[in-house]
Amino acid sequence: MTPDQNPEEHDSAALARTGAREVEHVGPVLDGELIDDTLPQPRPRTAARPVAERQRWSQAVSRVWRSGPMVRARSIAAYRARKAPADVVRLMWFVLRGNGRWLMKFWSWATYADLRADARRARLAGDAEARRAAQELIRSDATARWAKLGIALRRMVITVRVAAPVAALLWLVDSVMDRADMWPWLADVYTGLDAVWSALTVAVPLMLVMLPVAWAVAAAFEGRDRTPGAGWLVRPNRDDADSWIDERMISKALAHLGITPLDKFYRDGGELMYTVAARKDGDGTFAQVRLPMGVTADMVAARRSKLAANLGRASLETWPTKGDEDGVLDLWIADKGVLRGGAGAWPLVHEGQVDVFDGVPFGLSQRGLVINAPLIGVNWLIGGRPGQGKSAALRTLLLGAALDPTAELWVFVMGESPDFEPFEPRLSRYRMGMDDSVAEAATQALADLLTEMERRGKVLGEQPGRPPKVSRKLADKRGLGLHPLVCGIDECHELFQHPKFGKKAAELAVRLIKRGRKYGIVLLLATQSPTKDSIPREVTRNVACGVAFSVADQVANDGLLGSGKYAAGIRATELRINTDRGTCVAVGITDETFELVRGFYVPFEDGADDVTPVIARAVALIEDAGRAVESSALPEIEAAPVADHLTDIDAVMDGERRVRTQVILTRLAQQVPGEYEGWTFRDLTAALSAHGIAPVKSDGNKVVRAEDVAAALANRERDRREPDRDPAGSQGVLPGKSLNQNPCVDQGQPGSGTPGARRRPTLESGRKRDSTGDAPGSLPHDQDDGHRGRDD
Ligand SMILES: Nc1ncnc2c1ncn2[C@@H]1O[C@H](COP(=O)(O)OP(=O)(O)OP(=O)(O)O)[C@@H](O)[C@H]1O
Repeated sequence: MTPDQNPEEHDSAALARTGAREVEHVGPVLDGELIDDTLPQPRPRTAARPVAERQRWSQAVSRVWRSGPMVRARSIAAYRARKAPADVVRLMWFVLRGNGRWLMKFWSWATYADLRADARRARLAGDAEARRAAQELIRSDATARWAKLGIALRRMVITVRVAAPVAALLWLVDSVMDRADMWPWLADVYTGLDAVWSALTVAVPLMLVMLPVAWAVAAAFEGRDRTPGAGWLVRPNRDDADSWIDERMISKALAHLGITPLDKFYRDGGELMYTVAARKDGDGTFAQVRLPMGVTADMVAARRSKLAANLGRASLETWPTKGDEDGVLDLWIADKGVLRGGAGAWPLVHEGQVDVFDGVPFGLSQRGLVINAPLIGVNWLIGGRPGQGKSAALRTLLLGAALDPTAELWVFVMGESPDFEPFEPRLSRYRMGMDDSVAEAATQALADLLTEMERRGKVLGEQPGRPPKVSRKLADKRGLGLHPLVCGIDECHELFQHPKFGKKAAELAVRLIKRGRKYGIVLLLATQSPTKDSIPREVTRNVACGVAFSVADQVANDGLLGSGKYAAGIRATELRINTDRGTCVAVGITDETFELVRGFYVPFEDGADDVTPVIARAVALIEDAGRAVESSALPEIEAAPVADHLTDIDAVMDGERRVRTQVILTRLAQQVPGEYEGWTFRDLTAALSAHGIAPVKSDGNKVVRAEDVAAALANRERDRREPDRDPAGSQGVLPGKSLNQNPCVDQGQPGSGTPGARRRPTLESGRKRDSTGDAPGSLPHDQDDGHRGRDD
């Protein structure tokens, strides 16, 4: 409205705009609202219900549409539609063959072909009696057949002779008489005849049309393949892109592997025995086959790619593995393409809490089930080629552990990588980098874990009923300090190959992995390089959970998953680099022999960061529980001492030049039973090899030479005194030192350990063999103090 316009003018202008006419109102003024139905009206509320109902219906329909049986039915229907032209040709061939078979049958019947064949066989066999009997049968059969024909003809003639005059008479009466003038019964006869005639006029043309169809169907049935049933209609075919798997297809695939005893078995008409018939198993099909004589599951596993090709699958989708026996093949074949899809979002990414005693969601198994990976009571070794998902997998496990407010987490990254940076607020120890101080901190962490393990052993032993291991109940008793303690080391090969700390770290890790399980202490190791040089053999042998992302060869495969796994068909070598990123082969994480896991991925790259919010939630969980981030470095935790194997071995050699390994083991067990009881030759050689010593043969016995031990002690001492010098290995062999020179082992090290942790007194110092301290091979008594000084 313009300022100079009065309201009345404005109203009439508005009326003119909407096209309404100005009218003068008479009568009562009613209060109401003008509704202009040319303008958009609000939807009536009642419409919401049908929409919701429609949505419900469409959801139900889409659920049914995507259900397993429906998918199978759709797949069959689509497959049959594609095959329709071939099916039509096949049916026509059946019709032709059916007619041919009928002709053959008629010919055999007409010519007594079977009886003639009998007579011929009897003649060839020289059986005159049988021949005569067959010929007699032909003759009598022929006589009977002609007689039957004669009788039938005669009956026909009689029928025609009787029926023809009756028909003629009826026609005559009908043509000369009107129905109304007939006797009622005669009129009824004619009405009945009329009805029969009308039925015939409809039925006969119909039959004339139907007869050829019925003939064709009957002929097709006669000419069908004689294999039972109409299974061919729903039988899978390798050429079909959506094909599923059944026993017939597996047998056919196995028949073309080129395994000689298997080929012979098939040639001799053998049929494979399926101890478990092909059945749907998660996102694939599982079958178990008892292989014939001379064939092992390993032989089939060795031809995996051929088997995959025969089944119309990718190698990665085909998993032939050894069953309970060598002669039993477990075969799992993935549905086409399912492994290409990732596992989806981590179930705990937005909400949820974890009890590490129940495990952590890790990924989807080949069966499409969520794997709750165990953490307590196991250690993990994760490996694979660079960039395939090791750190992401380690992160998932640690994220899970972080969501348990009782868990304490330590992380060491032996390289410059921000992969675990967001974890920092939730970590009790975190070091990342390439420098020596990180390796030292990680080694110290392993030593502290051992200390903690021994303390926990003592605490457990003092509990009523002496529980064998840490349980959730015990872990919840805060005063005991038995909470879960998870230590992750990424790129751990850098630590184990570290020139200065590598040997020590390896030795500590081995001991921890062997004995830490019961005490709620978990070691998670990730590496690019799972060779015997980069990861101690005892580590690969003793970890319970092995995870292999795409690896290059059998050595790496078996290094991560355990020896013999490659031969048994459990192969991460089949995982394609980059294409199968995030997918791994894992052993020990479920009761299955192996799992093909599509790992959950919690993004932390390229600006996407779902890790930080999870850690914020984890910290909030701890605060909500009225706790603080757990730390085993609490002052009240009194550390148990850590054994120094080299010094102990040196001590039990008692100054002898060479001592048999068996004698060393006996002496160690006698003198420090808590540490050495149960030690085997392998433990001893592992402890020695960590210092570059190998037992040698002398008079047919394995012995340890005192000079080797002394050299190793001297070497170690030098390493400690001159931390920046080049590794001993690059400096050649040290000149041998006499034991009398008495190297000051482990003396006066700078303190860097956990408060409260202290070294176990060495054997030598504990035994105080010689008060003067100068007996051959004896060690200074003050070394214990030296260690305490270092660690305190
Ligand atoms: N489970 C997964 N699902 C999908 N993508 C993944 C998954 N795991 C890893 N990736 C992808 O692979 C990339 C590399 O992952 P990650 O850093 O964990 O590999 P890595 O093996 O630790 O590599 P490196 O050896 O170089 O440290 C990630 O940035 C991510 O894009």
